[in-house]
Amino acid sequence: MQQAQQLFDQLYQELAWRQDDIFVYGRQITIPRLQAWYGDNQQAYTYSGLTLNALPWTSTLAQVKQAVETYSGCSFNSCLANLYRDGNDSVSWHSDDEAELGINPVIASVSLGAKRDFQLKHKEQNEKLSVPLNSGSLLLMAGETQHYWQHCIAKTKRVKSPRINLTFRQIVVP
Ligand SMILES: O=C(O)CCC(=O)C(=O)O
Ligand SMILES: [Fe+2]
Repeated sequence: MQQAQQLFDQLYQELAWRQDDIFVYGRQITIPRLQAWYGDNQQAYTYSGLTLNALPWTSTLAQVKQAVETYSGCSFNSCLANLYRDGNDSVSWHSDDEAELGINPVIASVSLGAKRDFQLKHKEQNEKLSVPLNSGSLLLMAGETQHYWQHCIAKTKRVKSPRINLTFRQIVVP
């Protein structure tokens, strides 16, 4: 998809990618991907002892946000961007259940670049799903998804090229 490739190139250049460390059980861990946090009003977003202050929307991000809002019928005031440089980069099992996202958050996830598998596992039942996220795809998580399911992007030796993921969110607790 040509438009997706163009978007990938723009965001790769334009976003303020950073390599951060987080603290998990008192241990310092380098996050295995690059990230950037954008949103309205310099909102702060905290997880695992790391606080990111939102940067103002770039014009490209603002355009994607508009398209995602039109498509989903939901509005978003922030976006966590992830850059997986290759198959070595990953995000481990988690739910997007931070208090600032509210009870049943809608999270809109745009994927660009390398195809990666988005895995889901139920917290109580022995149920697992794998959704291939192609370049240009939009995945919506809504309702009680975060209560019952965890998700991850596992490391893989097969992927040698980068992927950008944009997760649009609505921060409700300041
Ligand atoms: O890269 C993805 O598709 C998932 C990212 C994610 O789960 C997150 O940023 O919370
Ligand atoms: Fe997530």
